Amino acid sequence: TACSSKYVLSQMHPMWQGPLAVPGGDRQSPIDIVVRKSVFDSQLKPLVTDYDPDTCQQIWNNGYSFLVEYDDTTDKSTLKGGPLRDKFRLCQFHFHWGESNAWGSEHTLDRRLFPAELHLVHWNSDKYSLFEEAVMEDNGLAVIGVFLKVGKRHEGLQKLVDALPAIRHKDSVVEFNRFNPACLLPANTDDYWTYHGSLTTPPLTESVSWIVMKQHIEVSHDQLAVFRSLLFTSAEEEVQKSMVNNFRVQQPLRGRTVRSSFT
Ligand SMILES: CC[C@H](C)CCC(=O)Nc1ccc(S(N)(=O)=O)cc1
Ligand SMILES: [Zn+2]
Repeated sequence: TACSSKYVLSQMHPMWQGPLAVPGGDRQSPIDIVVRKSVFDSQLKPLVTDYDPDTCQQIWNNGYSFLVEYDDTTDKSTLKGGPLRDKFRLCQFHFHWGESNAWGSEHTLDRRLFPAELHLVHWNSDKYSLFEEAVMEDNGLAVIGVFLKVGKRHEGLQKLVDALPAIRHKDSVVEFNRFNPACLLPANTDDYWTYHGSLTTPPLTESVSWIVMKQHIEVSHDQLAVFRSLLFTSAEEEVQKSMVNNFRVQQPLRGRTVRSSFT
């Protein structure tokens, strides 16, 4: 699919911090969301997601995270509403996590770190015809961020967890069908923060309307442990490196306002 292109990696940064500063980058992500400084905006609407599980295609290890990819050649799995004026097409979702439950998320809430964070990546199909086009445009993308906490087992996630051993190494792919990512959203999707930011890995393009959910989801310790059993390295490489700590550090706010959909 259009969004299946690999992350553009600069060889200089094996670590997943990516370049600390992007030349002229004044809307980089992730950020720390200072809750009391967010501004309530009554114009913000509830999110409207309409995901078709039949558009789920494959799950693969891209050497940074694992991606579940959707067929984004038609408007079958879409996101609209929230802060968005246009309709956005789901192209993939992935996660970021730590080597321990003490950290792993990319965004933070008043400096609070979560063990992991889910990103559902969408592109503006009203304005563009390809993900690759949208990724270079102001507000070409919309990414929903959901914090994960360790607690009870997430039944919907288990199907995904069971597929991970088959994609342990970088560049491994397996067919993955009939997964509805709506099951990974929290019960309440009306309460969120939103701000203009960027991709959190290279090419770090400043084309993202971020929508960060206030309510987290819970996954079990064992489910998160399977994420950590993935490898950054391909089967050929001698030294195997565990896929952990694949998050970028928080970036300067640079005067941006974070709006909230709730008081
Ligand atoms: C021209 C295509 C270009 C290589 C981009 C490929 C891609 O999809 N990158 C991507 C997507 C989402 C995030 S995040 N972590 O949600 O901000 C980070 C990077
Ligand atoms: Zn991400």
